[in-house]
Amino acid sequence: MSHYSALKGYYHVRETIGSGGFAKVKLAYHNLTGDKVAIKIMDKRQLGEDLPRVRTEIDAMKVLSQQHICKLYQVIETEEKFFMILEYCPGGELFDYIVAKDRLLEEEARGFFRQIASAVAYIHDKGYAHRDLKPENLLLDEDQHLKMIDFGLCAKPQGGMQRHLATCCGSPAYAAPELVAGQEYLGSEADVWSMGVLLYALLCGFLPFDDDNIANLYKKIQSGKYDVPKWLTRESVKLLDDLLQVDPKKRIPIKHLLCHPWLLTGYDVPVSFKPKHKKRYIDEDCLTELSVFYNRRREDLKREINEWNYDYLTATYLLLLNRKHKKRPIRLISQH
Ligand SMILES: COc1cc(O)cc(Nc2ccc(C(=O)Nc3ccccc3)c(OCCC[NH3+])c2)c1
Repeated sequence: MSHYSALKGYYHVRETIGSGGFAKVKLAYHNLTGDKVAIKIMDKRQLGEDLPRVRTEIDAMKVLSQQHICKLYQVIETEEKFFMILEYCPGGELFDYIVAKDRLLEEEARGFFRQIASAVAYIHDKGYAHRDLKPENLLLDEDQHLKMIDFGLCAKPQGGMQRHLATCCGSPAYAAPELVAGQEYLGSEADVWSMGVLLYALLCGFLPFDDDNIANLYKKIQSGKYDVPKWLTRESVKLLDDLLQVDPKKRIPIKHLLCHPWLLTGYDVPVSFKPKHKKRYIDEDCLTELSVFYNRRREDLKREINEWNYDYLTATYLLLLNRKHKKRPIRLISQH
């Protein structure tokens, strides 16, 4: 196990829990709270031309703070590496959850889809589009709540969400017809299409558009035709039809989706996308624990926390806040 000196004294790094293209994710313990975190480690040399994506994602994660988005606690950049200290999501990928159950009943699919709609509506409201929505990018935390991850392909179009994007990206099976056709597209409309593919995967256990040959896959996506298995209810089929409209202008807008009859069934309240906790407001109890531990004036600490430098103080504050929200003791462990 190579020892990441940049983390020494702050985090106790354990095993690798995930590895993808140019990144690996390790389990770690935050020393002062003892809480578990996930650390995404990227080697700058291996990143090559993907390096700007990392900065895009880090900038996005510093803005995006909501209960259904995996939280960024700290960023450490050295000569050779980036370290993103992230919220620990031990429930694994939604993808694996669907595979294990074959497919989900409508009620369970609705519970997840409401959380996905909440996260997507929030990032769109903040002027971002995810552009790579798929079950692999939705993790479950210890309370079975969904957390959206991997904003490496997200876009914040200059001039707002009404400006078109051009770069083709994301995973083909979840990509919108206008995107695979190479046309200009709105990130928000493309995300809604991907949500349709996601909902189909939740309800059916397989993909609406699938083919080993990429050209055939694109033809199927652009045709907009997919099988409707007999177990789908009429209401589910109606929602899928609203989401999987080939013409992006006919696709249901995310704000209408939040109060769609299918999403309301059994809940009777529209999906809320507002963050549960205000970021600007510094919690007094966490501030007390920090000021005693560091022996520093509350006012100084409050000002420093409000700079949101995403340094160790940000991470420690956010982890204490996490504890408060989960009604766990707000305390730091002194390191001798
Ligand atoms: C904003 O959040 C992000 C951004 C990003 O680019 C990547 C990630 N990736 C993460 C975050 C957390 C975990 C995790 O906690 N996994 C885990 C923990 C305990 C047991 C099993 C898994 C993560 O896992 C990667 C492997 C998942 N199959 C990735 C978050």
